[in-house]
Amino acid sequence: MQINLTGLGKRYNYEWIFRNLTYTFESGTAYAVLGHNGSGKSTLLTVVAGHNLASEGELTYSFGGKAIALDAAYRHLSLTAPYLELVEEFTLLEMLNFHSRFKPLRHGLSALQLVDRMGLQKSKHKYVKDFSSGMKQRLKLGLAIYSNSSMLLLDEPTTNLDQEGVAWYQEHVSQNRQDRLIIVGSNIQHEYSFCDQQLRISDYHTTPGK
Ligand SMILES: Nc1ncnc2c1ncn2[C@@H]1O[C@H](COP(=O)(O)OP(=O)(O)OP(=O)(O)O)[C@@H](O)[C@H]1O
Repeated sequence: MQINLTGLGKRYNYEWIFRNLTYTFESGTAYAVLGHNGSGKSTLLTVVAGHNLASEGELTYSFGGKAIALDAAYRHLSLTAPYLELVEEFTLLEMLNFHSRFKPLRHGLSALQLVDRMGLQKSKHKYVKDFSSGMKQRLKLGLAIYSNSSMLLLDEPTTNLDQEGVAWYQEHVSQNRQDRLIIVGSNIQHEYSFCDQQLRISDYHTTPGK
């Protein structure tokens, strides 16, 4: 998987969030998108995911040397972010079965095996709406990390996680990073310490340092 950004820019109304971003993301590498609150990390991740249109420049994806249409890229990616909602009316097992109908799990994992990996065995019949915020975050991460996708986009991945949850995230993302393209949007060291490359979003602000 390769993603090429050429002169990419995004603005909301009259405000440019980033501009002139030329960069290549490649499989087998983990990237950290760094910047202060409001600097544009989430915006860049949603543009890269194809959920948000760029205002200028070009974004292209390729897989095994073949171009992928922008509207087909979602099949190859998993995204987790604080603003994405789970289906609260499902129990945990129902949620996993529902999700895996659209996005199969890695290595042929079953829903029950994923429950085990997430350490949520006691809650498999509990409604998602009754999960604590940390349990919901672990579920979102489990779905993203263990989906069979070659591109993993993690926006603020340890939001609401305690120390044990952070250790769980670090262990599972490390075990499942091989051959994948990973992009972490963060300003917390323990979320992106495993990353090979860093991209500072402020380098692409129109007013330097903003
Ligand atoms: N839908 C939108 N319409 C208008 N402005 C927006 C929209 N979404 C984000 N913004 C603005 O874009 C800028 C970048 O926001 P973004 O959420 O990408 O930053 P961030 O670096 O992810 O911040 P944080 O660390 O707080 O999550 C902010 O000024 C924000 O107000």
